Amino acid sequence: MALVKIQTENFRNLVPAPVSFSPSFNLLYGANGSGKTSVLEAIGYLGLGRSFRVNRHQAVVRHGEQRFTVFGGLDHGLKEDVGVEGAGDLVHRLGISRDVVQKETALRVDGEGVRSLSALAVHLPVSVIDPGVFDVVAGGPGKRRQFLDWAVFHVEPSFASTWQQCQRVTSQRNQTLRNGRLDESLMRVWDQQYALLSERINECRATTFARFKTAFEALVREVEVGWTDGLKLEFYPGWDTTQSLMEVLVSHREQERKMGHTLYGPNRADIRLKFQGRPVAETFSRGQQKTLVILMKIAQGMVLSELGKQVTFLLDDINAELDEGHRAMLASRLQALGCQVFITSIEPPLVGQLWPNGKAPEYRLFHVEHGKLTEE
Ligand SMILES: Nc1ncnc2c1ncn2[C@@H]1O[C@H](COP(=O)(O)OP(=O)(O)OP(=O)(O)O)[C@@H](O)[C@H]1O
Repeated sequence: MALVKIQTENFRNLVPAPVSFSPSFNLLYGANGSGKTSVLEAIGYLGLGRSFRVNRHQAVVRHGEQRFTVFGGLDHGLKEDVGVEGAGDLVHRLGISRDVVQKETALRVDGEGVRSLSALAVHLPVSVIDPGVFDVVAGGPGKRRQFLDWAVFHVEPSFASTWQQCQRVTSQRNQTLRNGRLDESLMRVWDQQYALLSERINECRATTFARFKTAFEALVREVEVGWTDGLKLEFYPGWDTTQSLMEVLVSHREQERKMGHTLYGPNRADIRLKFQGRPVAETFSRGQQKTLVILMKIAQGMVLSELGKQVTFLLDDINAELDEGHRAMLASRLQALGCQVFITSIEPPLVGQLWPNGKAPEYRLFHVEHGKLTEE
């Protein structure tokens, strides 16, 4: 499926404009501060339920307003089995609205209110490539967990609810750990529930990671970047799995009690990236790290595409981060995968640079000015 319509109210500087997006490539250009990133950010809200550039909803509501809304319309996208008649019909309507004073979020799918964010996000797998994405390699484990869990969420339907249950149990377990006199029998109850949910999360992550790794290795063989020999990607579940998590928890009781929170389990998981035995973040040049992240993102797209899901990629400001060759590689791979893609640039995009082989896909070009999107 692809996002073909969007409507916003009180979202940053965006001005409502009736445009239709392509299920393939959308090229947005406009001066600094015109609103390009805000358009991508609004799209991101429908697929992620949050901004990909700031942590607080308050930042995106138009200055002086209390509530913002984003509506999106999805059609069948590039699915081959949909004839011309089917294409163009909206198959899902998504909406997210946030009152930043009352701190209330309202979510809608096809006109019905839904409670969980996953009910909204499941329809629009949105993957962002912006200057912040390089933290997947350079940043801490949390960035890599977020990277992996995005795919796990779209691959394993049970993941989101298991994750939520596990977070609740973790918080209760932490409270018990912080109690002055530790109630060992109560701890055992939390341990059991926590270990059970953690093992389930681990299974979902390990299965998705295996798919991802296969896709990544196939991709690396094709693109033939010189430095991938000796590169190792390994999933670390968050505890030493030569023991059961239950055993690990019991044997580290004193350590966890001193720290006052859970130290082992899925909240400590990571994707370990090593080159010739050393962490990539310490070994690779900045350029190599960027290429690695781009390849990892494409590999994720491959995993979802194998499952028949069309990913919507948001490429913000990639001209500043990637050279011409990498941009062209990214564009042609995403085209081959049948992804929907939004690309921003300050200058009118040079289509011939993105597809130097002359095989540009169907695309739509938009100019952004003072928050208004106009198709050219
Ligand atoms: N909450 C808000 N309310 C109103 N306007 C806002 C709000 N937040 C940001 N703006 C303004 O919206 C404009 C759009 O910003 P945005 O980051 O989307 O621009 P951009 O086209 O991506 O710019 P650049 O090319 O510099 O990255 C900016 O001029 C900014 O000052």
